[in-house]
Amino acid sequence: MGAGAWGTALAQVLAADGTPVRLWARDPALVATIAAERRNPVYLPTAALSEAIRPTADLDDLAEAEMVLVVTPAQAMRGVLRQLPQAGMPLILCSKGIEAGTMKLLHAVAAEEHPGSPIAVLSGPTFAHEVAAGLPTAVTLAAADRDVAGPLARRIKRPSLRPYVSTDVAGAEIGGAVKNVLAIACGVVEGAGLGQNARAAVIARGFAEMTRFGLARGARAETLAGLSGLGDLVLTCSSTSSRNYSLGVGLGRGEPATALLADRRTVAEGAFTAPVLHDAAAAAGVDMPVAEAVCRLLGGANVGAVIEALLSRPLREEGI
Ligand SMILES: NC(=O)C1=CN([C@@H]2O[C@H](COP(=O)(O)OP(=O)(O)OC[C@H]3O[C@@H](n4cnc5c(N)ncnc54)[C@H](OP(=O)(O)O)[C@@H]3O)[C@@H](O)[C@H]2O)C=CC1
Ligand SMILES: O=C(CO)COP(=O)(O)O
Repeated sequence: MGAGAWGTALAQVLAADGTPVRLWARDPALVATIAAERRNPVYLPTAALSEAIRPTADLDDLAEAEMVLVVTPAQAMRGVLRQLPQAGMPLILCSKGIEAGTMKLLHAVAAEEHPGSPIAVLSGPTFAHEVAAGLPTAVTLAAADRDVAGPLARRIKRPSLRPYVSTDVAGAEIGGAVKNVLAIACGVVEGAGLGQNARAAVIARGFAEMTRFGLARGARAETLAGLSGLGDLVLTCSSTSSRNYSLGVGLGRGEPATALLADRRTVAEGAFTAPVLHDAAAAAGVDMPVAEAVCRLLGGANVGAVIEALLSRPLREEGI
């Protein structure tokens, strides 16, 4: 569900061995193009798509699915799930974010919308174009019940896609959501020309923030230090292939957030997660200065002033 870069790449890797996959997009014109050209020219132009992928614009076509991978932008997930037939099939959530307004993690959103469905989360360091190209990738596949996660992991594993099973759903989700905000911060470091020491500092102190917040929301430390947390943080904090990082580069150069966001069709989830994270961290009594700085920049604050404020905070002991 969702034929952006990630949904298309997941369809491609799962269909590579001939497994039939329905790929749902809300835009019938894009569905027609994918069917005709065997390519997704808007979101994943480089991949020649498998014949086993059958695109559709009709959510009813998913009613018979063995499982549904949900890959819409995080803020769109509830609305789309509401339209999906209640067929009780497992839902694997692949989006990264926290719902605005409710501050709920996406597994909680899915459980409210589909109370009869087993729910799992797939998250990790996974640039879509690499997954679609069949490059080796490892992910966390988390479900509260190991008897749900284990069979799903075995069903989606492929020669190039290696899922690691976890029962820490909150941990898997929080890593993916928070790293997007931190990737923006690392992009700012590059855009503002602050150097590689600063980037390493943001990654390390950002990881401390992710851990503080995660522990406060019931995540396990080892999950945050795993593929879906630290692994994804390292990936997206060091590459312009990351949309969040690229957004940060623009912010660091002093370009206005409104213009940067208006210019892009693809989603940079960190821009939506940052304000929610700000509120959720405040509600949990957790200090997140790097995430807070990203929020201020997205709100139009001056880059130099935000960096100076970060660096002039009172000294503290290292650690979580
Ligand atoms: N790209 C990646 O490498 C990875 C992405 N993710 C996560 O996956 C999720 C999706 O990202 P990605 O595929 O890259 O995003 P893209 O920007 O590539 O595509 C977004 C997709 O979502 C659709 N969409 C937008 N708004 C809505 C809506 N309100 N209802 C239904 N569909 C909508 C778009 O359709 P339309 O064209 O009609 O607007 C498009 O198909 C995000 O949460 C992201 O963080 C996770 C891992 C890797
Ligand atoms: O989540 C991702 C890789 O794991 C993709 O990162 P971006 O959304 O920043 O491109």
